[in-house]
Amino acid sequence: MTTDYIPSYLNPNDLGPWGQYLQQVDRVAPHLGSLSRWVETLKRPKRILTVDVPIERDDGTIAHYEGYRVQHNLSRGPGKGGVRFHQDVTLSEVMALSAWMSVKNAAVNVPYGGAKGGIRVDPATLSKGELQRLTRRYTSEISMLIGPTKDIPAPDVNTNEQVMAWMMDSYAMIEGNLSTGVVTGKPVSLGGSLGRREATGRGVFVVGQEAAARRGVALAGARVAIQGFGNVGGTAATIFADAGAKIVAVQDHTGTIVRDGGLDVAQLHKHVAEAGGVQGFPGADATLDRDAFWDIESDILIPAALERQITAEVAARLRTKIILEGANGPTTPEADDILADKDVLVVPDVLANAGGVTVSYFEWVQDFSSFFWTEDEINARLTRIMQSAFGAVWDVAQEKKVSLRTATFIVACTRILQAREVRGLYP
Ligand SMILES: NC(=O)C1=CN([C@@H]2O[C@H](COP(=O)(O)OP(=O)(O)OC[C@H]3O[C@@H](n4cnc5c(N)ncnc54)[C@H](OP(=O)(O)O)[C@@H]3O)[C@@H](O)[C@H]2O)C=CC1
Ligand SMILES: O=C(O)CCC(=O)C(=O)O
Repeated sequence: MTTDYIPSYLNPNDLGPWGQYLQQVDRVAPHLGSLSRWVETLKRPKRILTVDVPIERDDGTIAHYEGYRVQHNLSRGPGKGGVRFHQDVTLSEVMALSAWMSVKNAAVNVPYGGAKGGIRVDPATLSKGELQRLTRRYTSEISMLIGPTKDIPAPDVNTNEQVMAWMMDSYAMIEGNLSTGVVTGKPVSLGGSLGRREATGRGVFVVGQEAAARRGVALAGARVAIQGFGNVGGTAATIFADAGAKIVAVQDHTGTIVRDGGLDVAQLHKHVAEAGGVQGFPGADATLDRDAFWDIESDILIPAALERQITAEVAARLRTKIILEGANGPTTPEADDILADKDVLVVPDVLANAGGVTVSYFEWVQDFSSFFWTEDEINARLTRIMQSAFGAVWDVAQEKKVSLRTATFIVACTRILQAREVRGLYP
């Protein structure tokens, strides 16, 4: 890595996902022309808040959890990005996720900066009441940073519409007004948007159509393998299957299932709702070892779980044509290079999974105007934005002979740094 700046609060020997992001910035810097004098801005999060989140457990004991909200860059608008509840959340991870939000929001040109939050907790170990108390306490602890024109959280791994409803209500209690625009991804009955739940998976499908057309892959009959069967992976599976693709493999933390002729996705959703995971699905041909997932031959691979799944070792083994990054940060920079050598087309996270924040933007706009669009209107607008963002990135990639990831960073970082430059530095 060529970057000079290592934050004193991270382990210099293992920067984790933040190091992965810094390497991506280093690749874009030579393409930024006169704006490159501002590039250091992208390597320093604007604001980091670490909070202690204490709750009373159901058994009367007090438990403490570590929470974060990071605002990476606010040059183009208020902070925007999800909140993750996961036992492996770290500051490095939340920093990287917040930076990827800055890039993503600029790539699809929604008027936001980048932010992200998280709590280091395994929510499966909490009762519903404990989860609600944790969410409310966390919201209270970060309430000085968030707000409809300051920073707008949304769902991410292990958070959902219910968690957003609790966040909105806690913030409303502190502010003394309704403030629907403080979070997105809310239930539709509380000012949420039609289509938000499916938006990220739908966006993955739209860029998948664009990528497949350019690679000469027909979606009807295409072999699709998906890691993660939550909001993003589960929705993508449904939409790809509806388009005639065969979902030949799905992996979650409970197991890896395969069916050469294509899994019945509707039945799989029912099974996961009842059993809590894909393991034991009766409609599968076989269950594989975790690691064997990466050896399955596919036309399209969709990582839709967590970061750093596609390492150099995995990339060398992969037999696929197109990777659509539903997850944030699933591919390491070393793996990117190997995939480029193998001529695998990688549609990066900061483009491929931007459908979620795009419909979050629609939700925020609808909340401000108290006027709500139909689901067809939402989906049509989402499709237009994703197609147009993909087209712009594709053209830059062709012109500059760079990967789609670097091209997305060029488009997005140019927008961020132009805003930074025109605003100037001094208060
Ligand atoms: N929700 C959104 O709108 C957006 C999400 N993303 C990104 O998409 C990814 C998935 O998020 P989302 O779908 O919302 O999260 P969910 O919590 O809904 O689902 C996560 C899925 O990933 C699986 N998973 C977790 N760890 C592993 C693992 N080690 N191996 C295999 N599978 C695993 C989970 O399995 P299990 O249930 O068995 O633990 C679950 O199926 C994340 O990277 C997130 O940041 C990006 C943009 C927007
Ligand atoms: O919908 C949003 O505001 C953000 C979603 C998110 O966290 C992401 O795109 O990674």
